[in-house]
Amino acid sequence: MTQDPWMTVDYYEKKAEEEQEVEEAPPGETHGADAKPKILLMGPKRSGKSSIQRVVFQKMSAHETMFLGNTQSLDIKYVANNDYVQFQIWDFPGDYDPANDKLMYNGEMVEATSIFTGVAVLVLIVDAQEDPIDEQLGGLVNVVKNACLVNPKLAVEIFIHKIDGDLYLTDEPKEECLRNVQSYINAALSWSNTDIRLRYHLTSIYDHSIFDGLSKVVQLLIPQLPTLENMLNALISEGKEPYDDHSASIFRLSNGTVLYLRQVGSYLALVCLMQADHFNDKEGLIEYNVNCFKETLGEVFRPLPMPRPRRKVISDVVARTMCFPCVRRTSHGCLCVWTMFQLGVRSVQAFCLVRGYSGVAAGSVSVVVVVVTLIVGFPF
Ligand SMILES: Nc1nc2c(ncn2[C@@H]2O[C@H](COP(=O)(O)OP(=O)(O)OP(=O)(O)O)[C@@H](O)[C@H]2O)c(=O)[nH]1
Repeated sequence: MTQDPWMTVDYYEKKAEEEQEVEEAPPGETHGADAKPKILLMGPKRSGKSSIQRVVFQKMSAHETMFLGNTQSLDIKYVANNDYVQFQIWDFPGDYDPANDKLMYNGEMVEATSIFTGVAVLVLIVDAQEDPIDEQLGGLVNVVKNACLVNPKLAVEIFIHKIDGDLYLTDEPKEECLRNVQSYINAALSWSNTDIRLRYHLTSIYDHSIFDGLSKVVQLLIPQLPTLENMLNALISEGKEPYDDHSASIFRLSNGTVLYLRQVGSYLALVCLMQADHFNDKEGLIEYNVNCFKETLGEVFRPLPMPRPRRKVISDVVARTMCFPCVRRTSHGCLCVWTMFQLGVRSVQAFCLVRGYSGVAAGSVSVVVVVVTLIVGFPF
């Protein structure tokens, strides 16, 4: 029996709905004074706008996006994962042109001017796998011009998207693509006196780059961000180390147990699960036991001194060392150079100037050097 391909599409779309963490935006709350800040996703058809939204905010796997259909009308979703950062994502139909196209949402007409007002970031998606890439950019530049007429303070982020696959295996083609897009858009916008905030990101849903890019976009919607950064910097600069030997975390779980985490090394934590009765009022005892554990742990991992039998050292050195004496006659006498190779590792040279050349002198110094090497061991 052959499988109906539309069944597959339905299956994935239904699954995506089930996994949805974001909410459908309620009608009437999408714009206006109290509306949440907006992320506007615009770009050519099939450039990946809906995929980005689904992968980042709805936990859809990148491969499942292959079954997404075309976006026919405006799709608005609310993202409210916590009390502090809440925003809406507007996913536009492909090739939407605010100057000429009509846009509907929930049966109501959306005025083109209302799209760009308020706190908003315009994210333009460029399909990096579409050749030639320039053909998409004319339309995007027009969108930027229209948007900036309505809201000259609008932040514009360009996602050079689908920067993956055989075309972009190395950094060189990625950088070349970025340069082409940048030079085209900068040249096309050079007429404008407005202070457009343009940033470029290379993104793909098949790696972390799309999360990096959208995270930078979301940060633009948080006016408190500089204050938060200052607070965090102040917290860290209070002490040299954010954690010390006494750092611990205690979680009282609802099943009557306590989860106790304690630092025992730079990258190592001791995690204990204990009955709350055993934990209460016994912090001194627990502290003592943890310290004993830490000390013993140190003992267990302390490197043991290596026993080195002298005979073994000597035979090793002999096996690995080759000594090449080389004699040069100079005006002051005779320069003897002993080059000792520790095979495959390093070489060391010993120099000795012997007054008045004498084969016996050179030979005896040579013997001394070899004997010293054997007794003391090779110096490296
Ligand atoms: N290789 C690759 N393909 C992607 C990437 N992102 C999206 N795609 C694919 O691009 C195709 C179109 O994705 P959509 O998200 O439907 O594109 P769209 O821009 O919303 O399309 P319209 O609704 O027609 O405007 C799908 O087959 C996705 O799997 C990406 O980063 N890399």
